[in-house]
Amino acid sequence: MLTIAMPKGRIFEEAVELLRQADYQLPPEFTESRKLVIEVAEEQMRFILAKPMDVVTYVEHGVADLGIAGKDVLMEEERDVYELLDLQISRCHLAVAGLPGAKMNEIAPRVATKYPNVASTYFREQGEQVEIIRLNGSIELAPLIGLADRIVDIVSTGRTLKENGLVELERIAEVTSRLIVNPASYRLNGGAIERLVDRLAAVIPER
Ligand SMILES: Nc1ncnc2c1ncn2[C@@H]1O[C@H](COP(=O)(O)OP(=O)(O)OP(=O)(O)O)[C@@H](O)[C@H]1O
Ligand SMILES: O=P(O)(O)OC[C@H]1O[C@H](OP(=O)(O)OP(=O)(O)O)[C@H](O)[C@@H]1O
Repeated sequence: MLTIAMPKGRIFEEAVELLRQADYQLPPEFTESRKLVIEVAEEQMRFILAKPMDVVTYVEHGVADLGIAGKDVLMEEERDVYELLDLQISRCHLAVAGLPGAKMNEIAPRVATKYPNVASTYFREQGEQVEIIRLNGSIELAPLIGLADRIVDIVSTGRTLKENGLVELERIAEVTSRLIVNPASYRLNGGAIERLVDRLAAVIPER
């Protein structure tokens, strides 16, 4: 039996749809219940429903063989997991944004983000020294109320930036969700995992 860590939240429905397209018979309780562990005996699969940022932790520790995680999370967490497949779902990108025309504070530039590692690597590579302020959400608030000069955050439609009077300044990375695996599980269950990869690969939308 394979254990798969699924991210609750916006990736979940698209991931379930992809599994169903690949002809996995997932019961209605999958999308309707509050259960966090769902076993699908007919498919020899067990799903655990986790916070998106925690999926990599379950997979790295081997309590889940596989998981689905956004590239943003994989870049931020840099855990010991393999990326098997780009599922091409939950497409968005990571970007630097700020108020139009607002310059970085020259003495103490500050960047607010939910992705401190991604942000500090990015600004270091640009040769800019900045203070990173970690927030857990509503990142767009930070420049509006003077907490930070810039933000590093996910942009999808661009609506959140627009409605808050912010502009995208630099694009950092493209983001889609990926199928990840625990390296030891992969060695142990290679056959079953490859079959799952093949079935998913066959239904992944073309870019
Ligand atoms: N606006 C968006 N459009 C498309 N995909 C997004 C968007 N925002 C985030 N994502 C992708 O979906 C993943 C999960 O996002 P989601 O908003 O469900 O959870 P979260 O708010 O990051 O987590 P938490 O529940 O811990 O606050 C992200 O890691 C990213 O890959
Ligand atoms: O470009 P858009 O389509 O507007 O999407 C981008 C927004 O979506 C995410 O926020 P989320 O809805 O997860 O809320 P959060 O602020 O709690 O992270 C992200 O952090 C942006 O704020």
